[in-house]
Amino acid sequence: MSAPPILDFSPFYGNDPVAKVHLVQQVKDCCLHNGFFQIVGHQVPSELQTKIFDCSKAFFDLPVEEKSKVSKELNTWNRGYELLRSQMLEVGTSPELKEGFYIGEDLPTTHPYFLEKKLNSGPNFWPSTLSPSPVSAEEFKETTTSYYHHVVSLAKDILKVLALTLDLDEEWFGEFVEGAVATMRLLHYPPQEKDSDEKLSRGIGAHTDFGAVTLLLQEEVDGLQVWEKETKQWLDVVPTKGAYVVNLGNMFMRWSNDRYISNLHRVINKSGKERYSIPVFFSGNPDYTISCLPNCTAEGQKPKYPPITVADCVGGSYKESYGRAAAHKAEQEQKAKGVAAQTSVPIAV
Ligand SMILES: O=C(O)CCC(=O)C(=O)O
Ligand SMILES: [Fe+2]
Repeated sequence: MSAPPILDFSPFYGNDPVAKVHLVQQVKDCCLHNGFFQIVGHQVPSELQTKIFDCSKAFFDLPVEEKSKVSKELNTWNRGYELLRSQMLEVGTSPELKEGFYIGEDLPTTHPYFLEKKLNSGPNFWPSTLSPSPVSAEEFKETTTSYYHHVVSLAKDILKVLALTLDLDEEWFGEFVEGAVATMRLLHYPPQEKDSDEKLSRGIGAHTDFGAVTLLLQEEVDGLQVWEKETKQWLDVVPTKGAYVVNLGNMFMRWSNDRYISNLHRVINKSGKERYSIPVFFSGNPDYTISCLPNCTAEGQKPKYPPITVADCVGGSYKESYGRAAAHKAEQEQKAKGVAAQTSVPIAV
């Protein structure tokens, strides 16, 4: 297989049962293979996709002092601006050459998810100006919010198709998607230096995603690569205008008893151009308990994993990743003092 196949999702919205069965089979094959596929024929308006990239560029073009006014360091629920080189997902590489802006469902501080600190829920942080760009602060907020809701809705449709791939009722994930938490990141990857070390330079290091499904929109500049374990190669995911790259996260893999795959991917921007992308991570209802999905164990076999809430499963992955990042930092500090370094392990977002 080459890079994730591009599937036409429109039969999901149409009246042709044969075409829909074909789509379900294609999605199933991808889930079993490496958990990645791309879709066109969805219902996210292309003008909205264009508009959100205009907003994203307008924001990242701001001086760093302006962007830092909405820094995610100013809140504890992961909203707002993340500086260049803040993350390092692949131990043994350099801090990542990307900056981001986090948006989620705009929940008030009185909401139970906020009060109970569920999966970084809470109010969004908005820039007060995008001047000198023609995008107004209000337009930025409206466009990103509208886009977020369209993609969350598409994620729910994809979950309906995933239910069908497992021979379940289309509505099987209904309770799981009700009151779902999802996080969107506007991402900007500046080009890496021409002479930078291939082994060290990353836009985003090799990782797997944490939640149920991720829906990623890339602009025209490439750089995303997906791991192909059979051939031990990184495959380029060449951007297709308007297409979503969809991948399953670690929680879905666990939920399916490892039948479906959450696969490694990374970004290296060797294009010499600015790269923009927008992933939306769909986690689900934090209070929902996932226990091995039907049709995911062999006859007479027990599930590999005990039931767990979405909040504990996705939240646990976050804690683990921060723990490893902290451990790595400590290791670097030790190394600076002359102590030998440990081996490298890819970790997840
Ligand atoms: O920017 C991309 O193409 C990939 C981003 C990604 O993998 C992530 O944010 O988890
Ligand atoms: Fe990812």
